[in-house]
Amino acid sequence: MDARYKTREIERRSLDVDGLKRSFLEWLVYSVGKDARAATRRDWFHTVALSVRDRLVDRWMDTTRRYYQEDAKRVYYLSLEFLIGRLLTNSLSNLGIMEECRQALDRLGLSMDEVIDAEPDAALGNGGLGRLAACFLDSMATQALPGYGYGIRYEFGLFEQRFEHGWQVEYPEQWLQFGNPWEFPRPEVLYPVQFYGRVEEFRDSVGEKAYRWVDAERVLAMAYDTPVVGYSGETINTLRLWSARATRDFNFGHFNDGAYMKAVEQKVLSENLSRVLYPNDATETGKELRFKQEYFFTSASLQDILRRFLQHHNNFDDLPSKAAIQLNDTHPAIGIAEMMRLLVDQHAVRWDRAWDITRATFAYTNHTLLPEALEAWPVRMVERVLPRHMQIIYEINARFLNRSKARAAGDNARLARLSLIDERGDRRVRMGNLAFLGSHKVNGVSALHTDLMKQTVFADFHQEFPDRITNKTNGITPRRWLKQANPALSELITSRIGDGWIHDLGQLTSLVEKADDVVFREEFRRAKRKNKKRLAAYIARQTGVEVQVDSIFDVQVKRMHEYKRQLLNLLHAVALYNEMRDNPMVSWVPVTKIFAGKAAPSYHMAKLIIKLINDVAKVVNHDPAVHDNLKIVYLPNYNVTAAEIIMPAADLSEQISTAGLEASGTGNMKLALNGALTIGTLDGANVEIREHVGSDNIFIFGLTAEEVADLKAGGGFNPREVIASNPSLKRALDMISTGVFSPEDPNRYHPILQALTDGGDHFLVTADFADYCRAQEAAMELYRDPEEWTRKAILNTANMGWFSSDRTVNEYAQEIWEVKPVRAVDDGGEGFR
Ligand SMILES: [N-]=[N+]=N[C@]1([C@H](N)O)O[C@H](CO)[C@@H](O)[C@H](O)[C@H]1O
Repeated sequence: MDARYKTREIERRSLDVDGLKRSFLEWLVYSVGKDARAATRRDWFHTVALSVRDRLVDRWMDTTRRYYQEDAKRVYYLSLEFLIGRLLTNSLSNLGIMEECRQALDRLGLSMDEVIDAEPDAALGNGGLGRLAACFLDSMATQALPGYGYGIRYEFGLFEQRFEHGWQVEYPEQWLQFGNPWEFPRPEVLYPVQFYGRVEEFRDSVGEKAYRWVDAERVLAMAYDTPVVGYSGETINTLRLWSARATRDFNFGHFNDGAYMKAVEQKVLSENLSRVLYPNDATETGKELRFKQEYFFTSASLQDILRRFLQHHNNFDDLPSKAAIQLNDTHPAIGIAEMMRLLVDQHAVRWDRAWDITRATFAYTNHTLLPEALEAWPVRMVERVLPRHMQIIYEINARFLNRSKARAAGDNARLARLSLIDERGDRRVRMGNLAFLGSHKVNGVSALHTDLMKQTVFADFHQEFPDRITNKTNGITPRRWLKQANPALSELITSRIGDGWIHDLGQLTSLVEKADDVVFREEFRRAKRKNKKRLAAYIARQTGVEVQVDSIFDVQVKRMHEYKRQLLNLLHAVALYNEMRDNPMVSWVPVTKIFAGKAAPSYHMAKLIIKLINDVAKVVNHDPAVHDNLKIVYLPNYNVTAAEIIMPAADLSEQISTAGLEASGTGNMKLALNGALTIGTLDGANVEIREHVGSDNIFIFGLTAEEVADLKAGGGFNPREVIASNPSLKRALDMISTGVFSPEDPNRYHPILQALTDGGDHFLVTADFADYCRAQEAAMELYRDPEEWTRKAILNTANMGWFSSDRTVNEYAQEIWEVKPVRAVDDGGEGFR
């Protein structure tokens, strides 16, 4: 370390209470510009965040320097979504100064919880895919892997959800309104990104055909860097988010002509590229602006990656050994064509060599098999927006189909399926096929999902490239989802097995024997109860509904989507409601059904199901006949911070998707890790959760993925027959269809009933209803025996270690990225805590 900087550093890096307190006051006065008496909670949040930043910047620089010194191979995680949530608690906890900060604020007469609550969520994602990316960043830093995240710095994140008369209403989410203390603007890191224009062919210096992209419109991508603090703070990686800038902020010509709006038009249009996150989860938008967003961040990221590589290398054959680029779904798949353009057009690399380099550098993760989620952009639009890329895609396709012709042996249908171009209707570019072809490894996100990928969407490609598909079952970071979200349980665990579990979650298996320890069970219950009290208070604040802490907290929190079958859960609630009213003398297990999750604004069926849940809740929650034994609540604006309150408090975790449709799920892992028992289908990662926690400690029901496929293939399924043969289901549906829950609009739910009957019940809600009720009854019955329930809950927590995202990223690192940790040399001094 350069001695000139030593003194200033020591001053700033004090991690003790006094140093922190001094730092808070300094930042408040000199940066926030407020007197302590006048400061708002938000001012204090900015002050604390800036003070924490001081204590990580030098390690951040150490980390980056280390990577350069070691010329380390880096991982670049390209994702259109990073669902980060808040960063204050995470940074303090990973730096190990949570307590010191609490004391420092205490001495200033401030509540740490209030300061933490002043931070807005960075809601730069829709759901599982975006949160997975954030968990991976935490794990790569904690595992000292040189991992960079690349994405978009949306001005508006995922919308804020409010309920008006039980209907979802969306409001803009302005997370940057008061500034973001965690980001470092990098105005010098600026890349041009082109759109439209045309391609000119010419002969290069050796007379070879070459192409240049001309008359294109340009926008600039400017970088904003956010430090990613690994646990213990040894490694601090970088998340680089791009913001769109106009090449010219102001057109004086238009201004002088009095065309004032036109003068700034280009600026506004350019900046639209990073204006807002598209709010669709597992469904594609098909919008041109979305396609341009995908190219915008991908091009800027690849230009930045090549710039960093060329700083120390001049032979592109070395790129695959110095950079591993992971495509988080097909959203950055245009990157395959972009890398070819950069290598061939800008760096004159021969096609075949460029293709080998590209394929060896890229890998692709598929996150869903839902047909409506597989991106396929109209050829006409791609040709217009990215004319050179369309040429390159045609070239890639031609060479591939020539290669596959022999194997296809005249099977043109197969060649048509393999083609990057879907020739049916308005011709489309299949981004999944492009991503598959341009990658050396392709992975699914759970064992079942990966198998289904080989049997369905990528069956032909799997035959062409039998070694390319591999499984990487998702994971979650135990730092945010246990240590930070559930301090009560964390402290109990650490009191028994030490704190090694925080970065080695497998150590939780030492708790297995504790399941038979009555004292430990009591303490485990006490921790759960503390979390349930906190959630009950949160529910009262958010919805006005008072829930019983002793009731079973039956939780379904995830994006609203028909395949996730919140409707099945709701129909069970109505059936239970009827049973309770029919049998008032029975000593019922009190149940609190907790729903939360946003619907994509244009997904009308999902929004109708939200309204139905709220309508049913209104009736049930005010019906004295059930004596408060059943409460239904729908928490508004589900996000990362809400999840951190809900996950530790759940007793029962609803993972009830139609088997074969939920690629993995990650909420299922967070809930089980925090001691909830899962009720679910054999879908996604539920299958592996059962393998790890034991089939006695989970409630499985319903058709398997194979049975679903057979039922659909057989075509004999008739939901009306199923309904007619199940009185409690029929009664529940009749109540909904006759307006019992919507007297002011009895036909309101006709579309739902229609979909379940004449619509063929695509998601098999009626088919699984009876078995689901059986599983629910088994759960309720077990809940009557707190000792046995707690024993199973402990066995869930104890056996969830494998679902740490540390395990997942290490598997990627070994098998896909081929990168090694680059650890700091502990200088024994104040290198790191
Ligand atoms: N898009 N997408 N896919 C999902 C989620 N909706 O974000 O990715 C998640 C992360 O891989 C999966 O857990 C989940 O099953 C899958 O549906």
